[in-house]
Amino acid sequence: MNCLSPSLLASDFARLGEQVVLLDEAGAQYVHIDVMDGNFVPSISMGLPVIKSIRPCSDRIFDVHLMIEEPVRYIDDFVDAGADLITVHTEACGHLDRTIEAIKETGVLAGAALNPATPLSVLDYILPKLDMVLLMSVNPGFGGQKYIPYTTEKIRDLKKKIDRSGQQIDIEVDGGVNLNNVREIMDAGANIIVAGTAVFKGDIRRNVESFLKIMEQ
Ligand SMILES: O=C(CO)[C@@H](O)[C@H](O)COP(=O)(O)O
Repeated sequence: MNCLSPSLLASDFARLGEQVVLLDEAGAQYVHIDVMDGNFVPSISMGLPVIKSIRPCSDRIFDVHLMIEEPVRYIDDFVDAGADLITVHTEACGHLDRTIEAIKETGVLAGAALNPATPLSVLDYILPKLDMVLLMSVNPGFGGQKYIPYTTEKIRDLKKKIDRSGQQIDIEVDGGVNLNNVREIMDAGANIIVAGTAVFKGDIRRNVESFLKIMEQ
C-alpha cells in the first residue's frame, strides 16, 4: 500500500496537536516523528513526552524514526509513548539484530534505516526480520535539504533485493521529497513517502491532497 508520512520536523511546534489532526483529516496515513539525540546526528529534536502528548490527536500510524545512538535502550519507552512503527539506523546499533528483535518483541513494526552512503549489503541477513527499510535521501539531521539523486538507483536495487526475497517489506524514502520528484521515487520502488517541508510549507491540507493524488496514480 502507498502511504504518505508527513515529517513533523517541519511542522509548527506551537500548534503541533492541531497540525497532527489536520494531517489525519487530509488523509495522510502515517505521521513521521524524527527523534534526534545531538550525537548520532547534530540536531536535537523531540522525544518521548512529545509523542505521548500528541498520541490522542490521531489514530494514524506513528512512524518513529530514531536518529539516536544505541536505540535498543529506549524501545519499550517509545512503544509506551505510542509508536506503531520504530525505525533504527543500521549505523547507530552495535547489535542490529538484537535491536530489531527488541522492537519485534513489543509487537510493533520494525524498520531499519540506511544513511545515503551506507550500502544495501548491511541488510543481507537481517532483511527477513524487517517490516520496512528506510532509505535516507539526504544526510540525516535537518529538514529542507536537497534529494540526493543516486538514491533513486538505490531504491531500485533495494526493490529488486526485496522482490528476490519473496517477502512483503515496505520501502520508505526520507529527505528532500516533493511533488516534483515523488513519482520518480515511487516508480523506482518506494511505497512510503516521508515529506516535511513539501507538506508543511504553505497550505498543509492542499499539499497532502496533492501528494496523495500523485501517489495513487
Ligand atoms: O529525517 C529527516 C531529516 O533527518 C527527515 O524526516 C526530514 O525531516 C525530511 O524533511 P524534508 O527534507 O522533507 O524537508
